[in-house]
Amino acid sequence: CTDKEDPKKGKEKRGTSKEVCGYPLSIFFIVVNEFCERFSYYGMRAVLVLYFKYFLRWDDDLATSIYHTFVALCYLTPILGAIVADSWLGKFKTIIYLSIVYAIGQVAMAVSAIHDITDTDRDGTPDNMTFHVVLSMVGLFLIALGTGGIKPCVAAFGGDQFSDHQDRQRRTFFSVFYLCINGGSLLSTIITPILRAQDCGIHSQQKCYSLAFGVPAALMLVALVVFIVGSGMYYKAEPQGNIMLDVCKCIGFAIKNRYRHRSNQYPKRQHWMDWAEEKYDKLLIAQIKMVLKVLFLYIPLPMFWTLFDQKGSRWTLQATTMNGYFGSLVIQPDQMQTVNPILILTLVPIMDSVIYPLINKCGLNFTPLKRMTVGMLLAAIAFVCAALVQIEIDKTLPTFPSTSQSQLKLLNMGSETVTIKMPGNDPLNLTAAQASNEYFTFEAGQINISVGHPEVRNTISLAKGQRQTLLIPLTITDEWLMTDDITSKPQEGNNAIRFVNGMKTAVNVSIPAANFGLIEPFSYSNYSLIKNGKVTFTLWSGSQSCEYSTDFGFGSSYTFFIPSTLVFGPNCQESITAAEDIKPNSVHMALQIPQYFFITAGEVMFSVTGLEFSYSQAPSNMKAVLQAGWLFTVAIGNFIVLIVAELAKLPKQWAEYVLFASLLVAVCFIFSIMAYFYTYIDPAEIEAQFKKNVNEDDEDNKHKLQKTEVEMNKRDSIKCHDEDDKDKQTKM
Ligand SMILES: CC(C)C[C@H](NC(=O)[C@@H](N)CC(C)C)C(=O)O
Repeated sequence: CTDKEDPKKGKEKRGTSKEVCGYPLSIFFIVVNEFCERFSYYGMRAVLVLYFKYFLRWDDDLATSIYHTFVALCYLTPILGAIVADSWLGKFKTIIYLSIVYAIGQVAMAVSAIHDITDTDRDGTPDNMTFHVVLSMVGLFLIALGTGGIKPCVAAFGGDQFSDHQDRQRRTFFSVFYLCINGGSLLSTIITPILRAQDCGIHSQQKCYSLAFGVPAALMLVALVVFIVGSGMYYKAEPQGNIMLDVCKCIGFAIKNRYRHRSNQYPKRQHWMDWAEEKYDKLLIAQIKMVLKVLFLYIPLPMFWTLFDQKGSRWTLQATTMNGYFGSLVIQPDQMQTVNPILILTLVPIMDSVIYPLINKCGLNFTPLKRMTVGMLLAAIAFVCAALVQIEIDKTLPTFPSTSQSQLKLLNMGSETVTIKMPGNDPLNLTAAQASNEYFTFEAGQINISVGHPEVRNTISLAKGQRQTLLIPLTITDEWLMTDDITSKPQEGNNAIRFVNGMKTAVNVSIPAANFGLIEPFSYSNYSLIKNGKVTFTLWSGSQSCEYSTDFGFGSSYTFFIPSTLVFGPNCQESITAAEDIKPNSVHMALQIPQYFFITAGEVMFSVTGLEFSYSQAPSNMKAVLQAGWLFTVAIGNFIVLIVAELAKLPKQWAEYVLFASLLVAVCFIFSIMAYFYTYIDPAEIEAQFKKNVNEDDEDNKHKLQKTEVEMNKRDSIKCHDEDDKDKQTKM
């Protein structure tokens, strides 16, 4: 765990690759391959939900569940890829074959998004939706198989290119590998949404999903070609038979044999796997022990991913309740997620070249497992930050009526000031064309209201849990109208807008993105959702028009009133009044930056280290399998999000963040204890010793095997307090 090379280790070079600055040239092809592959994956993923919703016309629920199923599948298939690589084809061939499957999947997605293929009536919408659905589902399945399948192989294959003495270079490789993942994903999540927004088509123009999927498909082909070009330079470790089958059989035999010898008359053995000795090679048993030790250590790890993966869900939802104006730049809620890869690109080099060396200089032995523990704590701090931000947001949210209450707003549609008397409130003076600033809260039911002088009294019914606006007519003796207002913040940072027409003629209101329709005299429109930014409404009454412009923030709701006195023409802007029913989001999105900073710093310490740890602690014939085990913790983490959120059902979002942070701290504590008892091994050294011993004569062989075994068992069971011990074993 130090940066120094181990002089005892062999200096033999792996593969035929030239070296550049001490690094095999072959890894250049591997990191470029990873960059292109991640571009392909994240680029396609960035527009997937929109494709489901707007191209396949699925509802939100179906779109999000298919999306999450796909993502989960991408982290389950690594097991398959790893087994194929380590037991059968080897990593090189597995990467080539599965990359072809992957590229076919991406091409299938691109083709499935060409609406012209089935648009026989040329109206711009596909006529045979089944074709598009089936093709895209086949495409997604192939992509999940490909991306998941190659993922553990590419990382392990990269690690294989380094000789045993190149520990430091291999660690740097895993950092650069991680930089490429994030560089590729950052670029593609910016580019593919832009491609999607273009219009394209042969017979009719539609949003260009085929291009948004086509470019990732092209990048996957580039990834494949780059990987093949490096072919002559790679070190290709041969698979050693059906290793996974042997492992399963060996474990099964050990369990059976242990059970058969459960009586006290049989002497105990150091490790339960030693019960396989009668039938299986000692080297295989030793290798299984190495893998099991690491897999056992992985048990608490999914909790980290549980928190990490909420960036894309809960944190994005949180951003929708915040203000995204950064000066003249407007950041959309889902764009905040790009802060993660941007920070990765800056934090990985800082950690590697400043923080870790500085910690080493201070004489602290910052071992991989210690880094991972600190990474978990940083993720927990990120969630505490998220909870604090949430508390600030909650303070600015409107108080909506409880289930037994009702809230009422008043809008004076007349041209003179009126005085309104309501039970439990002081008389309220409303000037012409004005609405009350606030909603008044009452117990639901009937209340008496009197308006004007001489007073006109009316009894109105207030609905439970509702917000309503009482429209007081121009002539107060006319019928009073009650509107139903929205009772929650508009979703996704949109603004809910409606118009009330106080004129004696119908008015049509429209903007390029929405049409409020024809609003009858003394009537009102439905709400329309509008994005943030400057919007110009065009009002038409007969042949007369009026343009009304205003700026919207995020998450507000307004009722615009067109008074009876409105004069159409250039000065109409001043006559229209706006009632703010729900204030725009006021807590700034920049407040999310600390939580992104902590989760990303945590990711660098946890994930980059874990990737390298999984490689360095795996026996030579199960490198990809252990990488898959590492990725499996990501899949489990995603499932835990669903389970905990469903079971906890906390009324306040900030409390859920605190719950997740506390769970991670608890898990981190358990992990640190497990890590304390973990002894770092050098699999290559142990394997070499076993192989050497097998070649010795029988007597000697027996003796040495016993010695090695005792040595290994000691490592398993005895806690060594000396961190710098001569055998270069390092404890946490
Ligand atoms: C689970 C991770 C090891 C997956 C890794 N993701 C990242 O590096 C993220 N920082 C990328 C970001 C765009 C979400 C990956 O291999 O994709």
